[in-house]
Amino acid sequence: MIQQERMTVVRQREIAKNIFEMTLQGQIVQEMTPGQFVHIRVSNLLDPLLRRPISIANIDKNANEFTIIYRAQGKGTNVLSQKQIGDEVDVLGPLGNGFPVEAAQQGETALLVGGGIGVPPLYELAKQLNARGVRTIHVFGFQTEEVAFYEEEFTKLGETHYVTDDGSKGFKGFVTDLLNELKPDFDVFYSCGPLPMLRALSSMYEDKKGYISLEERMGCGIGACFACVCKTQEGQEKDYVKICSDGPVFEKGVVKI
Ligand SMILES: Cc1cc2nc3c(=O)[nH]c(=O)nc-3n(C[C@H](O)[C@H](O)[C@H](O)COP(=O)(O)OP(=O)(O)OC[C@H]3O[C@@H](n4cnc5c(N)ncnc54)[C@H](O)[C@@H]3O)c2cc1C
Ligand code: FES
Repeated sequence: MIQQERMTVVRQREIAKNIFEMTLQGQIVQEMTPGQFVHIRVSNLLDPLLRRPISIANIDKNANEFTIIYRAQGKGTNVLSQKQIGDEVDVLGPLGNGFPVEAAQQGETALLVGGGIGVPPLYELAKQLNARGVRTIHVFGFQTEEVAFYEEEFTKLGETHYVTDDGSKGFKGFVTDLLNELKPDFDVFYSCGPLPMLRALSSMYEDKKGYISLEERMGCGIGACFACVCKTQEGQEKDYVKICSDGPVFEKGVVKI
C-alpha cells in the first residue's frame, strides 16, 4: 500500500563525484520490493515543490531502513544532498511495479545491465536473486571512473564488469560493445538506464525473456496526472501505459522506446 511518511536520515555520504548514498528509516520499508521507487519531497518550503522520483537501491527490513543512490544534479537533488543525519524527509511510497524476481528460477542465470544512475535499483534485485539461488552477471556502464560506484558490493554477489565511455575504468565503449564480446550465457535479463541502451538490449536479446525499467520524467508518481504516459507497441492490451503506476518496470517489447 502506498503511504506517506516522514522518514529519518540515518546515513548520507558521497560515494562518487556528485553521487550520494542516503539511508532512511521508517515503516514504509516493510512494503518495498526491488525496482520500485519513492517520491521524495526534498524541502518543507514551497520551492522546490515537486517531489523527485528515486529508485530503491537497498532494503533492510530488519532495521526498517532503505537506501537510495542519487546524482545531485538539479535543485531538488542538491537540497537532498545537504540533509544531515537525524533530519526528516517526506517520502511517498513504495511506488510502481518492480522487477519480477520470480522470473528467474533457482539454478538459472540472470544478466543485469545498468547505465549510470540506472544502476541503483539493480543492487537490491541482485541481492534477492542471489538469495533465491540465481547466479547474477552484472554489466554496468558509466561516463567515467569518477562517477562509477558499488563495484565492491556487486562483485560480492557475482561476476561484475564495468564499462566507461572514455575507458577510465574497465572496458572502453558501451555496455552493448562489451556484451558482444562477452557473449554471456543467461536465462533472463533485467535492465535500467538510458533509453538507447534499453532499446539496443531489447533488440540484441529479442529471443530472451527480459525486463526494463524506465526512468522518465514524472509528476504525481501515483497515476493521476498523465505526465508519464508512454505509447505501447502494437498488439498490446492497452495503447498507452503510465510509467509511474503500470511500470516503471515492463517486460521487454511492451512499451515503444
Ligand atoms: C522511476 C524513477 C526512478 C529514478 N531513480 C533514480 C535514482 O535511483 N537515482 C537518481 O539519481 N535519479 C533517479 N531518477 C531520476 C531523478 O528522478 C531525476 O534525476 C531528478 O528528479 C532530477 O531532479 P533534480 O532536482 O536534480 O533536477 P531539477 O532539474 O531541479 O528537476 C526539475 C524537475 O524535472 C524532473 N526531472 C528532471 N530530470 C528528470 C529525470 N531524468 N527523470 C525524472 N524526472 C526528472 C524532476 O522530478 C523535477 O520535477 C529516477 C527517475 C524515475 C522516474
Ligand atoms: S507521474 Fe502522474 S500519472 Fe505518472
